[in-house]
Amino acid sequence: MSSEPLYLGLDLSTQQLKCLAITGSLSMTHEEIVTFDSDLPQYGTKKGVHTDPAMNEVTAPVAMWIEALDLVLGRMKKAGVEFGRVRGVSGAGQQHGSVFWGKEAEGVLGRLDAGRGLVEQLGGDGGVFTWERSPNWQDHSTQAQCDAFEERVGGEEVLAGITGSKAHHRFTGPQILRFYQRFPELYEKTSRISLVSSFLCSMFLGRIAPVDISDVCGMNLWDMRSNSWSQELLDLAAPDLKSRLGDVEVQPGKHLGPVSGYFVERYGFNEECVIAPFTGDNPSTILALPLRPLDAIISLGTSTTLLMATPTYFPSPSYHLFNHPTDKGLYMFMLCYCNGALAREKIRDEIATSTTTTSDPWKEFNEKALSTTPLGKSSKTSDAKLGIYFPIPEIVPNVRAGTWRYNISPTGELKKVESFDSGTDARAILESQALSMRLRANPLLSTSTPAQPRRVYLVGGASKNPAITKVLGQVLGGKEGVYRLDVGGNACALGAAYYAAWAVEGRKGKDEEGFEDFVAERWEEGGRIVKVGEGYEEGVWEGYGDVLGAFEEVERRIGMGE
Ligand SMILES: Nc1ncnc2c1ncn2[C@@H]1O[C@H](COP(=O)(O)OP(=O)(O)O)[C@@H](O)[C@H]1O
Ligand SMILES: O=C(CO)[C@@H](O)[C@H](O)COP(=O)(O)O
Repeated sequence: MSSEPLYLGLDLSTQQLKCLAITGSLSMTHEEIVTFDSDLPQYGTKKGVHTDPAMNEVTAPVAMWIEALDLVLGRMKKAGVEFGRVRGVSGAGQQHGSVFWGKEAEGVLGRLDAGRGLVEQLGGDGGVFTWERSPNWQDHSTQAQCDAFEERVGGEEVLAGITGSKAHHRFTGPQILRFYQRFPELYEKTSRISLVSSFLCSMFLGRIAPVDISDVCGMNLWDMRSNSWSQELLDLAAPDLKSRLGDVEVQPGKHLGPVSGYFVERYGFNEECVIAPFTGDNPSTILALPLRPLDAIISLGTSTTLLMATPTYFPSPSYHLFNHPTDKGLYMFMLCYCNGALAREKIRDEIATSTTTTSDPWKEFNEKALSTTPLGKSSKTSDAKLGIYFPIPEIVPNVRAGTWRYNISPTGELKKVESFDSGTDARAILESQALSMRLRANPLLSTSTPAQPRRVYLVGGASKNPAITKVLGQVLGGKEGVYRLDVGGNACALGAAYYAAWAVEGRKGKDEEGFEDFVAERWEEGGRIVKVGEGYEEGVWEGYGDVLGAFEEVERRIGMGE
């Protein structure tokens, strides 16, 4: 039996809770997944959430996440993970969501009975939450609150300068303001508020964990310039909010404390196992790869995000800047789309003609998308077909739900059309998602000539899809090509496990190693990433560049209500 130390990484994302174990040499040994809809059907979620379209509201039940934690650890144990070897745990949570703890929560967390499940002791009637729901990042119910945030400081540019982002519906500050306005009596009873990441960390710690230095940037409450709470924005959101939010852990990799006795007794964790900070799922994803300047990660989870690391703080209302989770001199650049996976699935199902069930539900969609001429090839000679598909209201740009199809003539005139053939729909949804990323990442990419990423790395559920891979490479380019993380594990949970390993092994004694050096020493490309596309295709990339202006104009018209 091996005594080699293990590190756990968790990812509490929209549809699943994932947990994996790695060794100190960063090799994965186990992975288990709990899928909320199918494994915990009693909560009645669809794709991990409850939706109230009339209110534009999207929430998730907190008790479901708690039950999922015991379930995933039980599965790890059954699969043979020796928790006694685990020296460090870190994790990640879907960003922006908040959890509202009542006054008795801290006490209950500190004396959990290992003979009973977590949900029995924390959730349900008589549980420790003042609100049993967590607002989800897909929620769009806070327009009035977003307006209040921007008005308070003098507009979206100013707010982006202070917090790294303009006001967004899903950001925790506007969400807390709405919670306070709707349920003032529940707010009064709330003693602490966690993010999803610090909530999950609290479970392992047995007390309420501090918020992480990167994930805190998804709240519209953190002043990036002084790296402290913005008192003005806290005061706007709700009374006495600072004490409810608690501390922010500004020291990356800090040992927050030993694992709670519950996990020692119930699962056999080592008493000395260290809990490191848990961050947001996007910041955690950038830890799964040794990112170089001009590398872009596209995370194809439920949301679609484009992530890059940059040393420069150059805020804009068009994108997000977050503190880097481990490197004090760096920022994470992010674009986040909510019409990602679910919008692609919707078009896939709408264009399906085949009634036979295949093992690959994407087969027909992919064949159609790949056999249709790229818009970037046709734009000079015939009408290029541009389609925008937002089954739910979008974040980037902030517009209502709808579908829009246009023909763009070679001279750039736009003509709205009612329908496309199914192959064009399949290709157009992938192209418009990629064009939007190209347009908005341009300020970062244009520091190189031509304005392309060095490498495009794909991670997340859809990263194995060849049509998505192909189109992203054609539109965005990628001087060294398009790669997929190929370690079998989920990138976000993997980034968290690397963080745990670094927090324990890389930060021993006086000679503390930076996270990047720690990973680079142990990380070899072979067997970890696989090249899945060439990226830049001469002529095609330029063709997509030619329609960027028309794409921007279409977005402007949609924003005006067309
Ligand atoms: N072969 C595929 N092609 C396209 N999309 C896929 C494929 N396999 C999975 N997906 C998408 O991946 C999504 C889930 O990705 P995942 O990274 O697990 O999400 P999350 O972390 O948000 O729970 C699903 O909604 C599904 O649409
Ligand atoms: O809102 C954002 C980022 O701002 C989303 O990216 C969430 O963090 C959810 O992520 P997934 O469940 O899709 O991974």
